[in-house]
Amino acid sequence: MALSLSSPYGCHSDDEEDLAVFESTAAEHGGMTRPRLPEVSVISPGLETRPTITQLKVAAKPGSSDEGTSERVKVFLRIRPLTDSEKGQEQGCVAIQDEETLLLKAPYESQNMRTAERGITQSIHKFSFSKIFGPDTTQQQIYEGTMKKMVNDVLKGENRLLYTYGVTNSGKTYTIQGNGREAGLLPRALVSLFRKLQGRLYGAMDLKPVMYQDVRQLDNSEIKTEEIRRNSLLKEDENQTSRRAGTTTAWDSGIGGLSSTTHTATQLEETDSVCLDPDSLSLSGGCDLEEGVQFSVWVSFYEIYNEFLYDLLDASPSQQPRKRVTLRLSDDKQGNPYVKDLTWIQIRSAEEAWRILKAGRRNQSFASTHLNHNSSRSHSIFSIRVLHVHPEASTGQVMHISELTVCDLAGSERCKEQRNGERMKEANNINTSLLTLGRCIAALRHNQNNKSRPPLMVPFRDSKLTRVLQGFFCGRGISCMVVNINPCTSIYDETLQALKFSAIATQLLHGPSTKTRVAYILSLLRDPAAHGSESTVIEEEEDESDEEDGDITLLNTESLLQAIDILKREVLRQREEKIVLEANVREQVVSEMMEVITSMQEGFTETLEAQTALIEERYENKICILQEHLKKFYRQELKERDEEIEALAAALDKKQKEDGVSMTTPPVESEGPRRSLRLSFQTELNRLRVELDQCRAELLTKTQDLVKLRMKLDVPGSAGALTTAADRKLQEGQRNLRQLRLDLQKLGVDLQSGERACCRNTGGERLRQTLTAADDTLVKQNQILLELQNDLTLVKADLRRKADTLAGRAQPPTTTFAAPTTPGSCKKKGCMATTPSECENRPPQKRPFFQSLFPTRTPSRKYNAHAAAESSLTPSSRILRSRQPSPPPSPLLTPRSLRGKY
Ligand SMILES: Nc1ncnc2c1ncn2[C@@H]1O[C@H](COP(=O)(O)OP(=O)(O)OP(=O)(O)O)[C@@H](O)[C@H]1O
Repeated sequence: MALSLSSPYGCHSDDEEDLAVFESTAAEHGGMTRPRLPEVSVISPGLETRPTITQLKVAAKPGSSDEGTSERVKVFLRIRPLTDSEKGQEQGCVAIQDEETLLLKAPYESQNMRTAERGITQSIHKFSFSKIFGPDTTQQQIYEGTMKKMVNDVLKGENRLLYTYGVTNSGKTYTIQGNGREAGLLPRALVSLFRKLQGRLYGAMDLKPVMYQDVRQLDNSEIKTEEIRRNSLLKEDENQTSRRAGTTTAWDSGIGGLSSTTHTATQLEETDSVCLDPDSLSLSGGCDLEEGVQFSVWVSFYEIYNEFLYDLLDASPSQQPRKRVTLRLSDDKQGNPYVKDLTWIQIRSAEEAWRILKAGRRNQSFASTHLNHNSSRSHSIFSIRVLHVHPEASTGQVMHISELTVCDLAGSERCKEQRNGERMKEANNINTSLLTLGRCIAALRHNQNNKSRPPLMVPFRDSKLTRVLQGFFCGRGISCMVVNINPCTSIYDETLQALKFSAIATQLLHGPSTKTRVAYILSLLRDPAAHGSESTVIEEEEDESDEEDGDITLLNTESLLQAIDILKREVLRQREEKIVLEANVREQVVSEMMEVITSMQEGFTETLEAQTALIEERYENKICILQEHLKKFYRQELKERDEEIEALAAALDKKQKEDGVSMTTPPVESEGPRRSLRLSFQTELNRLRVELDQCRAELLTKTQDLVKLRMKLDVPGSAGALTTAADRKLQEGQRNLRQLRLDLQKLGVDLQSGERACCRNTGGERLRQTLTAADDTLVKQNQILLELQNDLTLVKADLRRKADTLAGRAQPPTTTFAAPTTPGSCKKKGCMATTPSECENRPPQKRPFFQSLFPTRTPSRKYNAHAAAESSLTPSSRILRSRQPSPPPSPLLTPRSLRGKY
């Protein structure tokens, strides 16, 4: 699990301007079309205009246009000399061009060179810094270039932060603490501070800094406790110094009860022996302190180890390892973060401060890594709080608090190079917190450069380190960074990444200072009406900040309350403005979204239509192909059938011919019953055919009669309405007649087929089937005939009624009393004298023509009772019966039973 150091700021890849700050490695993809990279990646000032080649700005030059209203964060570079063991490993990969410009040349074995050879990145990089301190720089020179001014600022009431950043073993701790006579920045700052405060120290211990930047008045018992704690720490240092023969104290890391803290006597010996003699430190220069003010100095020392906070001054040391108490981070009422229950010790001299620091260092987490046998595995934070006290007040009034914080960050390194699990975990946590620091800086820079755009959220809360330092990045004070590098070629890639990280920090502007805020409040008080109407007020006031260089604590309560009121109103106004703005933005977003949705909908519709057309076309083609295939198939099939039929027909002809020949020959004895059966069928069929012809002839006659009758009944004009129903009935009758005719034809066909069946000498089963079909047809016909008969009866009744109506119309009124006519005359003319009931009860003697269709159904025919019984049988049944050797024994014999015999 190798966590690379390469992208501590990588989370803001969407920020275009941020990208400009880094090397353009991400943007330079592609193969043949990839533009040729410049040979050198220049990392230099260039916020105002986008450079043609990738540039990384490390610091604004003094006196540049940026300096003025807001100052850039200062980033210094310190290159440490190579140790004896490292000699010869430099290969000139780090070259100082001038005191602000550094040139890095990738050594042959580095990863950077490999990527450069593939054309992805450059092998030479140029960085600019506020100031570069080379390997020969003394601690004094670096102090004067970095920390000296900060000490003065703190005494003037400002807050300052100095932190070191770099790869492990690059000289961060050395820069801050130093060794031997080469005291680091912190001891020098302490010495300088107390030298400036000579005669101005507030000796009492009754005022103690608490929380974020508050002060608490201590009572006597608390003062006593504070005294004891302070003395014990100082005494502990004395004891440790006397025991410094090489013994070490192991402290539990708090994680899993295992000790991860290793104290190396050598290291402490070196730092212990830092010379704090003011003269030897050659600290010169005074500071104009506020008149009548005394200063109380307090220090705290804690570390962030594996994302846990440990108080390094919370010590009642013992020889036994014990579990360390973790500290919590809290927010005060204003939301400012502070370390809860952190130990603050009042100090009265640089010597005391140094001893406290040493005592704290013994609790710090060190370990031996492959690069540094005494590597800091935690971020250590040493804070000096200066209380500006007004001693004239009876209990002492704190007018102001200022702070100098020095943070020695743990060294970044490649996790994969850690062979120990605990070291790996430490490295991971170190890298994560440094990564968060990089993201915070990048977000801050983005927000500063894109004021018109919605601000990015700065992820201060993502790590403990960024949370405790948050105030220095948000206007509570000014921060400065010292980047330490080791010119050794073996860690070139890590060094390059560390320098890239520092490049983004230099793009930062300092947050608005407290002075600006005071000026702003004063402006509110001076002209409250003007405020809020114009958004430029703040900017104007910022310009005038020099004139308004005052302290907010000087204002009286009334003025402050008034300012608060104005600010509240301003907050409300701005909130309303924001709401309106939000509403507008939402509206715009919605309308744009609607447009997008509509265009998407249209697009989808078009796509759908196109797809539908495509699918239809495809399926049509498929259908055509299928049709073609089917046609081909059926054509082939029909052809085969035709051939088959032809073959059968030929075979049939041949057979018939043979049969014809055989018929001329005398019948064979064995064929006797079959031949007689065929003959009886033939006879019956002939008879049926004759009957059929008769039926047809009669049907024709009746149809003609019907037509005539209809013509007679056809009355003009108003009588037409009366005959409509009769017409309809007649039409129905005709339809039924047509159906009957069809049925008869079908019957004829059936009979023929029956005949053929007989002739072809087919099997009994086939004959039976044909007969069954004929039976069914005849049953149906019977039904149809019955229906027709009924219809005809109704038609007749209608006709009679019509005739009566016509007669009634034709007769004069006097005929009402006319003598009754003969039934025959009535029948012919449709006489009124004959009542409908009479007609129905006594129908005319003319035989209904449908009854004459089938003689078996006509009672007037000369059929006997046997024939009447036979009439209920179907023709096929009759045929079958006729084949019986004797007459049927009973009329109850059904065709089915007869058929069963065959
Ligand atoms: N400017 C310098 N002059 C001489 N020696 C130096 C200088 N800078 C660093 N060293 C030496 O280099 C070694 C490593 O330095 P130091 O422990 O300060 O590194 P570091 O960056 O703090 O490492 P880590 O992050 O692992 O704690 C020490 O032995 C130190 O004395």
